[in-house]
Amino acid sequence: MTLDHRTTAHDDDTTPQPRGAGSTLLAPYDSLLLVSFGGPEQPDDVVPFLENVTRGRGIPRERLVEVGQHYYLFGGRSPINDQCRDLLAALRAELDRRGIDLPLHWGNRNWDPYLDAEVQAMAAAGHRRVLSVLTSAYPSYSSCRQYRENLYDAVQGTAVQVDKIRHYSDHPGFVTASVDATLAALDSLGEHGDGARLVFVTHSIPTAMAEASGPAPRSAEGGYLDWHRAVAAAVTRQVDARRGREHGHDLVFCSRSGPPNQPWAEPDVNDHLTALHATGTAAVVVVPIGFISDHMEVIYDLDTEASETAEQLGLPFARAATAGTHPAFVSGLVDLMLERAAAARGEDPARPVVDDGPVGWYDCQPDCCRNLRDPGRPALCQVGGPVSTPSAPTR
Ligand SMILES: CC1=C(CCC(=O)O)c2cc3nc(cc4[nH]c(cc5[nH]c(cc1n2)c(C)c5CCC(=O)O)c(CCC(=O)O)c4C)C(CCC(=O)O)=C3C
Ligand SMILES: [Fe+2]
Repeated sequence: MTLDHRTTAHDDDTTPQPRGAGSTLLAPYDSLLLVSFGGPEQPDDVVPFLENVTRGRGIPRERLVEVGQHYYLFGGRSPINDQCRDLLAALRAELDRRGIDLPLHWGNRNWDPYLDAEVQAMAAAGHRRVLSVLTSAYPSYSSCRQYRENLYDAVQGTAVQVDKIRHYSDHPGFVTASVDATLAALDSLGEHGDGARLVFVTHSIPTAMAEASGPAPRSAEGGYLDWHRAVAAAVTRQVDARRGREHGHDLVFCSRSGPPNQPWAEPDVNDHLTALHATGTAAVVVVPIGFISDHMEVIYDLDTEASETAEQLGLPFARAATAGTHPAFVSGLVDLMLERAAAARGEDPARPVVDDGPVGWYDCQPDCCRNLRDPGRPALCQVGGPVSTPSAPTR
């Protein structure tokens, strides 16, 4: 899917540069690609979508039936594709505002428009140097390497080269969006806001995957959790400063799947709300920092399930918005594109992060976010090129 820049309006409050004036800003790239997860758009899509997601991944049948119900509860339609369309339109407007007229494409891992078809179409249109943005901000196999493997598969038989922007969860744009959303959610709690605890939530992943995430040397918990803890602390610090008080905070998890005997990152958000209530917490703001928009995990696991848990407990609850198309997030993504392009030209651009947090890398180390099932599977955006992962899995 391509968005034509000529169909998108400019912002009113800024002076657009003349067409083409900024076109060289993203050199050497000739095109942009948003890479996302995909989701069903009607009831008949649900089962084939789930089959795409879970092929060869050992998810129990009962879990699939249960997750299918989450989708049917929302008419068999995930919000994720519409959110990608909104993000594409917002990115197009911001690129236009800066005079950048590179074509912007979109491809998904698990549903139409599929990544493979989109990359083939880009190759046919003559694109060779593609800069990609993943709709996932953090390092881990599921949130980074798996997409890079999909990109490797997608470029086969073409001359297309793909780079990506660095991981962006602690970029000022993403953090500003989370801070604004958290402040608004606290305000929505009225008198309960001051006593509210900030409960940051992300997608649970198997602990073995978490521990293998990020480049070596790794902390015991691994880069996926480290990066989330850095974002949670940074958002809390800014929220506290703005409100002139200290809100306690935690990092918890949603959307566990996999067999029960396989350890996944814990605690679960519902268990955690129960524990907080038992120890006297007066109210909670749930902040889904693990997702850039309101995916099914957000509207089901948080807005439906966790909010019901809170209601049963009598615990005042508000859910902070995801970054979505927050202007700071959108312009931050364009800044990250400009930064990546400068680096590709051999320049040494500034790489801003909040609070001295971890700085993302452009090309992953071969052993970063290892594929524990198929360690030899090639991936793009990797130091040394698309080569096999050398080290065998440790478990
Ligand atoms: C880290 C992470 C992200 C965040 C990074 C990113 O955004 O990529 C993410 C995103 C998403 N996950 C999604 C959906 C699903 N994920 C599943 C299964 C799994 N996710 C995992 C991890 C992640 N997933 C893992 C380790 C599994 C187990 C199977 C496996 O090892 O691969 C399953 C199978 C059923 C189930 O068990 O839930 C479904 C349906 C959707 C679409 C939502 C919508 O439709 O709005 C989105 C954005
Ligand atoms: Fe998932």
